[in-house]
Amino acid sequence: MSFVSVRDVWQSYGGRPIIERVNIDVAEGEFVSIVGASGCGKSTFLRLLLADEQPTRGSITIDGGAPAREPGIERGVVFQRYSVFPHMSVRDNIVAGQSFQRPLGRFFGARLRQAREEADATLARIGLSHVADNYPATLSGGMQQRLAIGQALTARPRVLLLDEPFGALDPGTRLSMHDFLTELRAETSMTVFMVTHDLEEGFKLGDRVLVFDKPRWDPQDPGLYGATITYDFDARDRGIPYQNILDGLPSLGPAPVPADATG
Ligand SMILES: Nc1ncnc2c1ncn2[C@@H]1O[C@H](COP(=O)(O)OP(=O)(O)OP(=O)(O)O)[C@@H](O)[C@H]1O
Repeated sequence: MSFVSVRDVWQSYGGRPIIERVNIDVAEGEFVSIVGASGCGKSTFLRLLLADEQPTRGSITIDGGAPAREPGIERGVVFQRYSVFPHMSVRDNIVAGQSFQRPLGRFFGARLRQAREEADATLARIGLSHVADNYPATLSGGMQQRLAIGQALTARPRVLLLDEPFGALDPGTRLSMHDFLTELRAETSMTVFMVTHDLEEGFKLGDRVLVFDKPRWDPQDPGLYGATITYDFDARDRGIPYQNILDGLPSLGPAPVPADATG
């Protein structure tokens, strides 16, 4: 049963197509990883899913509703760089996440106290209770990213959009964030779309791995055609070993080390 339906979606800027003919059905609770060469339109696709911009053509619907005209609380988003509010304490960042659900966006009095208590429960769950009164700048990168994810989850989105959420983290922190995200997933029925440059990460966390690429290519005019979904891999139980995919699609692998950088 399709929960997120993407129908013949195109997006162009200045008359140039960035993505074209994107069609996909995603079931509720699925975790979809998105990989592809740099600049092929992955973040653009996430912005369309967020309804932060409208497609040039086609439609995106969630749970059979009308296409959204702007971002709403049913869609949460986390970017690579920490998207928390620097002037608010860690606790108040979570309170702000809760207030996204309210038309006036602010809590007062008894409701504010209750929101802070709920925020403390969230902080305990994401392991940040001990820094509740600190400002985000005093936190490590991993902690800031946990806060950003905690904040996004507080509004209980039905769809969570992650744009390279762990891209700025060191390898050890990245692994602990994988465990964190896996635990959170086990607790909710959220549908997740995650853009990553790390194919192994995509296969480890995703139920599916979508590859964006340009099926049509004009060497005289590389911007003439847009990218689309060229592969849709089943990644449950890590699916096909990702190394086989890397062999077939070397452009998705790590950038080669220049010859003069090895000596
Ligand atoms: N608002 C915009 N106006 C004009 N061009 C844009 C806009 N947003 C994105 N682009 C262009 O669209 C193309 C795709 O950008 P996008 O950020 O979606 O790619 P990406 O696959 O996420 O890249 P990366 O992997 O490097 O983050 C780029 O050439 C970018 O310059």
